[in-house]
Amino acid sequence: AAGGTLVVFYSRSGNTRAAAKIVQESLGGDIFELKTVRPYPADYRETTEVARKEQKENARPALQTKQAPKLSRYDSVILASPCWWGTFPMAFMTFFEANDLAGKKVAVLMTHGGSGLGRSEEDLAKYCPKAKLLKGLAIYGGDVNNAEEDIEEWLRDIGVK
Ligand SMILES: Cc1cc2nc3c(=O)[nH]c(=O)nc-3n(C[C@H](O)[C@H](O)[C@H](O)COP(=O)(O)O)c2cc1C
Repeated sequence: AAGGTLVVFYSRSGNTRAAAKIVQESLGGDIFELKTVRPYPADYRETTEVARKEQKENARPALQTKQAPKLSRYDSVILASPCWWGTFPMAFMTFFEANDLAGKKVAVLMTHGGSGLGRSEEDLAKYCPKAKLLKGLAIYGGDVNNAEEDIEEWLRDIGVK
């Protein structure tokens, strides 16, 4: 039977990984990391340029594994992502097209440098129109290691805990 929550995350520099781990440890479910086949440059500025181009071109960066294992067994999915140019990195769009989130409860946990959730929820609604969107949480990137209480409160608030 379906139940439980899957945490799907992407992280380039570790902030979102830390936040995703807090969620997973709190809920006790599984975690699935999106890894791009082609790594982004080590340099931050260069990465922002590559990412901007990918967004502009509506690219679908290839993922090492694009299907989340046993997705059908989960009834909710937390999407933990850095904010890249106002929304998810395009690797999430690759993920959304390869995984059917219809009927599942989904929520965004976005780490950011000032943009908050940006356009992520609108984009999620567009790419996964049949998912049931729950309220998202934005965490400033530098605050992830002090975010445990906020994350716990949010998980209870949206009813996955
Ligand atoms: C390519 C790129 C684009 C970014 N664009 C934004 C942005 O539009 N708004 C924002 O608030 N932060 C932006 N940031 C900052 C990241 O969202 C922030 O540092 C995040 O916590 C990084 O997560 P990570 O350590 O899991 O990779 C950007 C960072 C990168 C690398």
